[in-house]
Amino acid sequence: MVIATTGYDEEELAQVHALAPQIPCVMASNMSVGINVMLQAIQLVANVLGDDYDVEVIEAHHNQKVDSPSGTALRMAEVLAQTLDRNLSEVGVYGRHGIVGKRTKKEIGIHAIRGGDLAGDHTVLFVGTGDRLEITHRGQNREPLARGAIRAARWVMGAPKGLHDIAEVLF
Ligand SMILES: NC(=O)C1=CN([C@@H]2O[C@H](COP(=O)(O)OP(=O)(O)OC[C@H]3O[C@@H](n4cnc5c(N)ncnc54)[C@H](OP(=O)(O)O)[C@@H]3O)[C@@H](O)[C@H]2O)C=CC1
Ligand SMILES: O=C(O)C1=N[C@H](C(=O)O)C[C@H](O)C1
Repeated sequence: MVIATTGYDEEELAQVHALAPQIPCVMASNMSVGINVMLQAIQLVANVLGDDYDVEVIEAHHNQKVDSPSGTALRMAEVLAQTLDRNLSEVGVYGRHGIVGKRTKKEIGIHAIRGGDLAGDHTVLFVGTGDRLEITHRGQNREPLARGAIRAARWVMGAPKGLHDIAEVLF
C-alpha cells in the first residue's frame, strides 16, 4: 500500500501504525525527490546552526487544498524539532495573530499561504542576528509528486511488511 494523503488526525495515524505491520506500506506527505532532498538538507543545516538561529517554515499551495498546514510543512517541522532536540507539540506555533508576545528562542513557526493554482512551495528560514539562510523548494507542477508515487508503488510490491519511509524508495 502507498499512502500519500495528508491531514490525518492522531487517531487515524495510530490506525495506520497499528495496521501497517501486516502489509508492505510506504507513507509520505511528499513523494517528490526534491522535497526529500530538502528534508535531508534542513536536517544538516539545523544540526550545524543549532539554537543560534530562529526557525520558521512557510508553505504555499493552491486554493483547493483543504488541509493546513501542508503535510510536508509538518514533516519539515517534525524533522527540525527532532534535530534540535525539541518537542513539536510544545514548540510548534501555527501562524501568529494579536499580541502574542516576543518570539521565544525555541519555537518553530509554521505558516500557510493559499492561492490560485500553486503546486506547492516550501521554505525553511533560519534567521540569525545579522544573516539568514533560506532553503526553498518550489513545485512547478504535480509531475514530480506523481513520479515519486509511481516509484513507491513499484517498490512496495517487493518490500518487506511494515511502514517504510519514502527515503528508502528514492535514495
Ligand atoms: N504525498 C504527496 O506527494 C502528495 C499528497 N497530496 C495529498 O493528497 C490528498 C488529495 O489531494 P488532491 O488530489 O489535491 O485532492 P482532491 O480534492 O483533488 O482529490 C481528493 C479525492 O479524494 C476523494 N475523497 C475525498 N474524501 C474521500 C473519502 N472519505 N473516501 C474516499 N475518497 C475520498 C475525492 O472524491 P470526490 O471528488 O468524490 O469528493 C477526490 O477524488 C491531500 O491530502 C494532499 O495533501 C497531494 C499531492 C501530493
Ligand atoms: O495538496 C497538495 O497539493 C499537496 N499536498 C501535500 C502536502 O500537504 O504536503 C504534498 C504537496 O505539497 C502537494
